[in-house]
Amino acid sequence: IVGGQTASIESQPWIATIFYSRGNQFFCGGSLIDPCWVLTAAHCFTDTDPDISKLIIRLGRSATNTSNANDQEFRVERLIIHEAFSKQTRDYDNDIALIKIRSSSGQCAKESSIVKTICLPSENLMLRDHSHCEVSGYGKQKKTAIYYSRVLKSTSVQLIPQSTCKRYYGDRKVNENMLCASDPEWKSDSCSGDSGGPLTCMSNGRMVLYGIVSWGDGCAKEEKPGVYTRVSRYIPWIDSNM
Ligand SMILES: NC(=[NH2+])c1ccc2[nH]c(-c3ccc[nH]c3=O)nc2c1
Repeated sequence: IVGGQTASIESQPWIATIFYSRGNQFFCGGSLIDPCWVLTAAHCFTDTDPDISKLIIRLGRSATNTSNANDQEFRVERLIIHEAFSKQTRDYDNDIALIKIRSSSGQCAKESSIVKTICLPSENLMLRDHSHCEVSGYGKQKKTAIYYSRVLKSTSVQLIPQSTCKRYYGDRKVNENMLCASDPEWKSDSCSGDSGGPLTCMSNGRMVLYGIVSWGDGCAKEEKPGVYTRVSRYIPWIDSNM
């Protein structure tokens, strides 16, 4: 996250961290949508063959490099990458994946003050342009940074009109499966390492998972907003795969 502020895990209890077990390397965020299921981005798994035995999912962490007595650790029982996500075209369409988690004793997540699920939006929910939403993660604090933040951060961003986003990126790259959000001053944004993590917005008095951090040209770059997977388009896909 560029800009914004450090966040307590209590403020984002649904955020998940995904690590390679070799080297205990953090590489993507996610969101707990059910005690046994984490929703994340498909592009998190393109670089390597998704050998799920090499993945570790952790919940309840305020920093990726420090464990605490109450954080929870899981293996991946199943990884479901959207069948229409394509590595080749690299157009990030359908950038969504489901992870079924399972602890060494076969358990799913235990809800607590630092581990909670986030509500999914209703199918085809469309929030108004310029609505304020929040994006969080452990990713880079500057595009040029060498390392990820490690500490959890969050920042407020505004939803921007689809037509405006298409104008910024060119019609080809932004489609109806995506939504765009940015800081009107271009000072804060999600960034690499935040991928897969949550963009949450208030809808009818509830926080809902409206977007998944997907891509962007640079980070907090003028006229280059963050692009997020539009979760409300995938409710049937999520329901049929859980
Ligand atoms: N501007 C944004 N909101 C944004 C969000 C996610 C990103 N992920 C990346 C990225 C760049 C290079 C390698 N892997 C990445 O996830 N850049 C990103 C930029």
